[in-house]
Amino acid sequence: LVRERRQSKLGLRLPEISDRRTRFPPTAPQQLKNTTNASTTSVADYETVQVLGHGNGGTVYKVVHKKTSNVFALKVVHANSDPVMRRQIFREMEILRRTDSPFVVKCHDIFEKPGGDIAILMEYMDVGTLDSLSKNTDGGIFTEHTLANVARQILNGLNYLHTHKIIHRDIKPANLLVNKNMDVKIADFGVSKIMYRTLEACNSYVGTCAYMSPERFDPDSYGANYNGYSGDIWSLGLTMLELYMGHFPLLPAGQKPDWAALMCAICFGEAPSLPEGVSEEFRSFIECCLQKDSGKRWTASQLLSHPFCRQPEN
Ligand SMILES: Nc1ncnc2c1ncn2[C@@H]1O[C@H](COP(=O)(O)OP(=O)(O)OP(=O)(O)O)[C@@H](O)[C@H]1O
Repeated sequence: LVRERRQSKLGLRLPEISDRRTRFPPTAPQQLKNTTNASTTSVADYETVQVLGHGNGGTVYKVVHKKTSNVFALKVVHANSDPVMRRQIFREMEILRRTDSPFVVKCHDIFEKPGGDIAILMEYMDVGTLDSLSKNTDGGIFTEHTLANVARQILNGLNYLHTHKIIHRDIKPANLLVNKNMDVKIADFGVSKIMYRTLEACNSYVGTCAYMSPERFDPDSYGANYNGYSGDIWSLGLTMLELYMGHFPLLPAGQKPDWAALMCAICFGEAPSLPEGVSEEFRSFIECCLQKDSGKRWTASQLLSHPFCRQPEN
């Protein structure tokens, strides 16, 4: 089950996952009350418009605030059904409550129900994820110029998170939300970690294994003093490459990403070859992100000064 979860969002979902996934009828949010702040709002103040998507532990709805007609996304998780889900949603709630950045999806409210359901009211990102955008447009919109804008925004988000000692641990196209202005925001903090102590060890084996850095498979060989921040940079590099190439870059297009193939490709494989015609700036940016030795990888703040990110926005 753990392996199946890690391999989700590769476009190769194992069929049983959707069968096991808890589904919430569109009426479910109506039962929830806000128990987290002094306001008297409840989920009953919002009308469900449509289902936006399903995660492993719940469902995300598009909702409209009845009085103001403002649109939001409402993520509802049945948190008492599974201790793992419960831990994930509480971690996500804690991080969303702490963060306030234009590059991280904004949480407006959290509603809890004594029975265990939790609903997180978030800003609505009307285009969806970078993964769905890439698939719906056949990857064609991701020119280097667009990718530089995307990379800059994700790096600003990562720089914010890392400065606040938060490691995301699951950066991938399916966890990056987009709106019609091409604003890109980091979402889904279910496996993220807050580093309370500077030298705290970081459990390396969480998140989606396809986007995991070499040191997360093998900390001894690739990451002395592994602390996790640089793992997010590896995942960003792979995400950029995937958007540019239109398929997961470490395996031939169409190859089933089983764990052994991924581990070999990530730890022992050559760096993926970029197509002819790629600019030196983009090639160098990818190299700075995909250094196998985590100590040689650039930080988010360094990458923001990389020539690839410093090209003019328009
Ligand atoms: N704020 C939002 N605005 C618009 N759509 C959203 C928003 N948040 C989530 N979605 C949509 O809902 C889907 C499910 O999101 P959710 O965070 O529950 O799960 P996930 O990231 O897909 O999976 P998991 O949490 O299991 O890793 C997303 O893939 C996205 O399409």
